[in-house]
Amino acid sequence: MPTPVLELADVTVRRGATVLLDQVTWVVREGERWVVLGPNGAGKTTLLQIASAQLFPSSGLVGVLGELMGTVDVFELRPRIGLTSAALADKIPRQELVRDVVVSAAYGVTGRWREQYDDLDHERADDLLREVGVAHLAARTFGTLSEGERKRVQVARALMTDPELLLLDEPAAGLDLGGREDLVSTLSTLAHDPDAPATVLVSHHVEEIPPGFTHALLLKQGRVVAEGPVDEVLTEQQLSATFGMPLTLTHADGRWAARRDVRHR
Ligand SMILES: Nc1ncnc2c1ncn2[C@@H]1O[C@H](COP(=O)(O)OP(=O)(O)OP(=O)(O)O)[C@@H](O)[C@H]1O
Repeated sequence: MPTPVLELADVTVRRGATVLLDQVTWVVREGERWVVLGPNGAGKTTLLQIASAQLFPSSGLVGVLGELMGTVDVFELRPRIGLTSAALADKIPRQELVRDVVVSAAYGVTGRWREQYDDLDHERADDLLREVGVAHLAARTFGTLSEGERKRVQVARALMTDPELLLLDEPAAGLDLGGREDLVSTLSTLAHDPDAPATVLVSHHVEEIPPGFTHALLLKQGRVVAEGPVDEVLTEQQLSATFGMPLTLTHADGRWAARRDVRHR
């Protein structure tokens, strides 16, 4: 069986009387591509904060890339993890050149300052921008890009350090239909690349699951409703339980779609 890159055992996160994550047990292994689905407030971002070594649980054990959280220097661990999130995107200066947005990830900074980058870093940044389909934007400033273009630049940035674990928090949020489809196709290409890192994608929508994703975790009110191979987890019954309404679910040409089941209205 492939090596685990992320292991959560009975992980609970509390803030005062509120339970954000409730005894979550989950293992992600090398080569796997996971989607984490759940309604607003389910705890998805909290789960990614744990997975990216940004947050310690109130109780339970977390293993990231073979290291037990609490016994390891998180500043050594974080560069081995690629992360995209709205919070990180907000930190990218709008006047920054796209190529520099990507290359500066190698140094763990946002905003090019006084770092010296070598030619190899620039070549790698250009390769990654090509991989996500925005090579032609390398010399533009980040602030001039469309939301969809920005999302793809963020994926390239997250891949710059050659991470062993890639975490994408709602990368399709705010995209129009074309932007979403472009991103889904980029992520699908990545999912099929055997050299790509183990990936976890957080989303609200089954329509955003890229073909090639292998596993799913359904989260509701901080609890795991179901987790495992995507075909076993994504059933009408389990999705309806997760989102708290009767849903019909279709799967065609590798893509999923869900809508309210009108027969139950
Ligand atoms: N410091 C805090 N104190 C109390 N409750 C909190 C705190 N931080 C987060 N929460 C709550 O924890 C729950 C889970 O938040 P989280 O951001 O992980 O959910 P999410 O699934 O990512 O939601 P969304 O889909 O809306 O982004 C939410 O109900 C949120 O209001």
